[in-house]
Amino acid sequence: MIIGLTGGIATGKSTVSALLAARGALLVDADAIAREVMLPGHPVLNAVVRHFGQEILNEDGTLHRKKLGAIVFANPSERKVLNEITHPAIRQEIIRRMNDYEAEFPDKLVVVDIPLLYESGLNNLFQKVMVVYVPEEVQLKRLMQRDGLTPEQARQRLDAQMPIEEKKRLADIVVDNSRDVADTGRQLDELLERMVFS
Ligand SMILES: CC(C)(COP(=O)(O)OP(=O)(O)OC[C@H]1O[C@@H](n2cnc3c(N)ncnc32)[C@H](O)[C@@H]1O)[C@@H](O)C(=O)NCCC(=O)NCCS
Ligand SMILES: Nc1ncnc2c1ncn2[C@@H]1O[C@H](COP(=O)(O)OP(=O)(O)OP(=O)(O)O)[C@@H](O)[C@H]1O
Repeated sequence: MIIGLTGGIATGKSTVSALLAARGALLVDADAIAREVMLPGHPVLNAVVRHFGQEILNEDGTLHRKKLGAIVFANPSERKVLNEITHPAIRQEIIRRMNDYEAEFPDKLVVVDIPLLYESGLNNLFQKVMVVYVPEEVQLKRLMQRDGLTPEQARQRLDAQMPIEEKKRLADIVVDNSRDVADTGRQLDELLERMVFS
């Protein structure tokens, strides 16, 4: 059993992933893979530096994430270039890890957390996709709070993704994370009981 997990930025994918892991699921985390390919020495980071220049690096050669974020979230064509450089390697590693888990643990639920699952057309990899939903005003509030962003910066990041209402419409399973975490946990318990993932 493999499901895709997505949502908008800061709607609670990591929170739901942790709740599912606590209930026995195995996780593949696309954001973690995206960070791995940006480590010093990785060919993907080298290609990113060739395009964006040395100024997106810290002195120790690590990626200055804030600087690159400021460029790509303000500029759709630069974001497209970054996606074209990074996404093939991220996609390949996601598929490798989910296939490995499935082969090694055929009875376990494997949850693959991909923020840009629909935007990148990766929904075809999964029989079922779960969307973690909160209304947009809650999403903006949590995003500004967590990352210390201004309303304008938070709005830019939201505008770089498919609207959460559209993802909700496309979803096979919707988890509403707008109340407290305990409430979200109860929704997951109910879904697991009804075996909706299989
Ligand atoms: C631009 C970068 C350096 C900014 O780093 P930062 O630490 O500020 O953010 P972080 O990586 O934690 O991402 C936070 C969230 O932003 C959103 N996001 C990130 N990259 C993108 C993108 N290219 N397009 C739209 N949304 C994005 C996702 O919802 C993600 O969960 C980083 O996000 C990056 O390397 N992005 C390219 C790879 C990518 O697309 N990752 C997301 C999907 S796997
Ligand atoms: N049910 C909830 N009630 C209140 N706050 C919450 C709830 N769920 C998550 N949060 C908070 O909202 C913020 C976003 O949650 P989380 O980091 O899980 O989102 P995400 O979708 O994984 O984000 P990203 O797209 O950036 O990876 C965090 O600060 C988290 O602590």
